[in-house]
Amino acid sequence: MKTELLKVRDVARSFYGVHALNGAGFDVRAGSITGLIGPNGAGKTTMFNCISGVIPPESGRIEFDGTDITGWSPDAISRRGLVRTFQIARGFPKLTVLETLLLHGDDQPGERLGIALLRPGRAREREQELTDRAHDIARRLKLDHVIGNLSADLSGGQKKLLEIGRALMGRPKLVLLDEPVAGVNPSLGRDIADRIRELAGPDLSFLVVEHDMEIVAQLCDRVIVMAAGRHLTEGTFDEIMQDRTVQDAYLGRTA
Ligand SMILES: Nc1ncnc2c1ncn2[C@@H]1O[C@H](COP(=O)(O)OP(=O)(O)OP(=O)(O)O)[C@@H](O)[C@H]1O
Repeated sequence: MKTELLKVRDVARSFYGVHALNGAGFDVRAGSITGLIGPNGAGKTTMFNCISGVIPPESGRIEFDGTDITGWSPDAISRRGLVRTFQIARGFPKLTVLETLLLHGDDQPGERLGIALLRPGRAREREQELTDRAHDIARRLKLDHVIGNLSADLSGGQKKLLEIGRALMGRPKLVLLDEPVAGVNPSLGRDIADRIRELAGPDLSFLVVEHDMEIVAQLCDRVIVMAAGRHLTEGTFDEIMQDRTVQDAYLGRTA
């Protein structure tokens, strides 16, 4: 059975008269790795910003896991199980890989301090759970051998994986990946794509904005194409590559 984890309907958002999103909508199925592609300026980043709560849409509806999350704050959305990574991995403070992961393990800001003051025994259990989760995520991302290293000293590809690791610490159901292989060499890009494929499963889905079409082909079960702020078409990678409207959109020709 195909169940929709994310439903985006008629979302609109403009900036100073430019219609970045102009009634865009699509579904993301639970258990999938779905690509979101389109030429420059199609509205992909704005769509990620609207879904993750960074920018509220002017109109339309975004439903995640059966709940209307339209206009919710990024914190509220991530607590519900929808998180995002950023294209340019945000600066890592002077922390090790393990510490960086642990920093993103709290469900609520201040949660650990509250538990530590009220229930010290529970606080130790919680620390252990988080540490176990961080080690598990590091192992799955093949970062376990550098878990004690400073995050700032990691290679470009390892930093990209750590950015995904940070997102996973909150036990999300859906991760929005913003150009997960941008800036790394093709072989490392394929490795990162392999890691993402290994992570995906019935309880963890991905929506991926990526310009590298080889990676989209390797990674995505299904691909949604946006152009001029709207949903243009969708299908398997092979289907959309043969679609004339997609070729026209990339060449800047309007249908
Ligand atoms: N904060 C903003 N202020 C003004 N215009 C914006 C802003 N954000 C996006 N836009 C405009 O909205 C349109 C869609 O931009 P968006 O970044 O969402 O597209 P994109 O598909 O992610 O493009 P790219 O692939 O180049 O990253 C573009 O015309 C862009 O210039």
